[in-house]
Amino acid sequence: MSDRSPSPRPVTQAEPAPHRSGFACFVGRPNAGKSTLTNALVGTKVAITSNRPQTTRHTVRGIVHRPDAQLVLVDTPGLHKPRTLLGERLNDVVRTTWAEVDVIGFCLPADQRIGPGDRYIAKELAAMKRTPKVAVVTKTDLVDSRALAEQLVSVDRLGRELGFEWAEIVPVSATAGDQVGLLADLLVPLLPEGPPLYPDGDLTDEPEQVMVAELIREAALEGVRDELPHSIAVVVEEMGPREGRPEGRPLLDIHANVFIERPSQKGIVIGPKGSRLKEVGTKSRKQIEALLGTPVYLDLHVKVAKDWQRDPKQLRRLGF
Ligand SMILES: Nc1nc2c(ncn2[C@@H]2O[C@H](COP(=O)(O)OP(=O)(O)OP(=O)(O)O)[C@@H](O)[C@H]2O)c(=O)[nH]1
Repeated sequence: MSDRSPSPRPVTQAEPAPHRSGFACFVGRPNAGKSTLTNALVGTKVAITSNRPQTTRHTVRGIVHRPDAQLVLVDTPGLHKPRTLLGERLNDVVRTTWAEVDVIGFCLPADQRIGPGDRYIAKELAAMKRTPKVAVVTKTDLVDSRALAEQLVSVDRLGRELGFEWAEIVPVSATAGDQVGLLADLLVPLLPEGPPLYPDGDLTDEPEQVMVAELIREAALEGVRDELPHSIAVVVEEMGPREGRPEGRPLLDIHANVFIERPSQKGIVIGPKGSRLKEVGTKSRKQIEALLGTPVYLDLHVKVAKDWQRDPKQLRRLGF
């Protein structure tokens, strides 16, 4: 696989393959199977599966540890036609991530024709001249071998049309576990030589705080998505075990702020006499408890961060 240049010194005994480590990201249109594939590669569920943009704004999704390599899977938000500063910022994040990873896996479902959404992403990928691109044809369990063969040919053609060649084209089924190991075997040689980047056993470095914030945001958006599509950001200000609890009965204190853009949105989030906010608290607390496996005391505050989507300083403060 690898095209290492010949060693200048005589090799007297078989040297072990060098350890490799590096970053990969999976891209593709919504529902292409990126999260499921990440989970299958990492072997444990680490990603919160959801279509909402904020859930995919954060970086490390999972780490594949092998004796010969460490593959760090990072995440990017989807590419969108930008309408706000936040949208532009997200697209910049995508391009920067693509430029920084060692290999990009482009996921295309086997059961769907290549469409304009795929072409849009592929065109952007074509501009990343130096990064190797692996086409991953996902969900192969949904099609017969003839349809799969046709899809592989179309994917190959797509690359040629855009003036590049895929480093590999790999069919996989993440749910059936088909060829997932092979995909890892093909990605590893595309990584640079180097020691592990993360300690053994780390599955994700996505801070628990970020996951907690995401759960709260999901709950806060429920039912009011149309009124507040992208206007909510959640920041966990403090999180830690309550002191002085009796042995065996821990309690985790979490203080979080729900940021909205305009004072008029406050009522929507809080609800009559605080009823909605209370529901949001109860609902997300249950999910956080399930995620972290410990009882939680959740303290939520709603704050206005005026026009945070358009203000670079606020965006930075809110973690974008
Ligand atoms: N049959 C089958 N279904 C799959 C496979 N991989 C993913 N799916 C399903 O396809 C749907 C989308 O999968 P995700 O992994 O959430 O896709 P995604 O690309 O991360 O989606 P976004 O988060 O919207 O970008 C889910 O219902 C999965 O269960 C597969 O190998 N076979």
